[in-house]
Amino acid sequence: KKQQQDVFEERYLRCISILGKGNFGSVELCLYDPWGDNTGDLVAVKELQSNKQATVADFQREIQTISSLHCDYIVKYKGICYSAGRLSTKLVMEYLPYGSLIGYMEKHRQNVCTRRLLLFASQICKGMEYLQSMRYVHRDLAARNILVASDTLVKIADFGLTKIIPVDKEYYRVTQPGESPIFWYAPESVLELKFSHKSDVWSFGIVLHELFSYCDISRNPKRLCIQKIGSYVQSPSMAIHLLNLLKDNWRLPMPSQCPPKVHSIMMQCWEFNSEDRPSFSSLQDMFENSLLIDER
Ligand SMILES: C[C@H](Nc1nc(-c2c[nH]c3ncc(Cl)cc23)ncc1F)C(=O)NCC(F)(F)F
Repeated sequence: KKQQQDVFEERYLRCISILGKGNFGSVELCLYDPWGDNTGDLVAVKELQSNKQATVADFQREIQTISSLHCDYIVKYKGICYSAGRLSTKLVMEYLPYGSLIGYMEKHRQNVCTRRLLLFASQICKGMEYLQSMRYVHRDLAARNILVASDTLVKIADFGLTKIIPVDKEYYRVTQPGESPIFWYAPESVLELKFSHKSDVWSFGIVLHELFSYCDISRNPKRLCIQKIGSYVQSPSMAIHLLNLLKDNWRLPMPSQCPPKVHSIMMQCWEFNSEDRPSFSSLQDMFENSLLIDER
């Protein structure tokens, strides 16, 4: 049953700009202004891009997922809007004015210190710990899917690929790869399309690398992997090349000015065997242990 405050009336929803295009939906910045005097709230509204391969069912699942999450480190669900004309539902979320982590880092890179990077990392870790407690696997954890709420708060967003781990299993196996961001994927996800909390931990290690590279486009995971593999390689065999590199223990190079202890955390997240990777709760302890912050 939808609680009353969940439903937004389309006639009061005024589109201001397009924020971006996600896995299979676009997100618009809207003003929800029932009084018609511009005293309303800014909201982020996601709607299904009909031409994409994802189905209405996927979008319904995304709405179901995000509306069940209540955590300071996860973008807040506000409600839904039934757009009568287009027979499709829109997802209404809180609008975070600082935008995505990538854009924020491009703009504020100069005055983001190591302590703040570690604060952001521990917040993402707390959000992932909560997600795991709900038996959700995000499957698309990447800096592009982290939003900045303020100079001292980031939140996980985009639950379009999120799945629930069945009670009797430790992992979720997807049937078709889709447009998979393989450079953020754990080996078992690339090879067997298996996703678990431990494959999210691998992706968290990649996000750590992005954070400590200040989301520098010239050193982003995809570019560094393709540089290593060779840009002549086309996509299906790209996955095989990447897998062989990982088997030979190649990993993303340590970002410059990255504290050695942070690099060691990344390497733990990138253990080839999923059971050798730390859990989000033990990662949380590593970040809480403030010694890590000051030692360079
Ligand atoms: C497709 C949408 N893309 C973008 N969204 C925003 C944005 C700013 N402020 C926002 N506040 C709430 C939301 Cl849901 C998005 C934004 N900015 C740039 C984008 F390209 C998106 O959802 N991206 C995933 C994630 F949200 F994690 F960044």
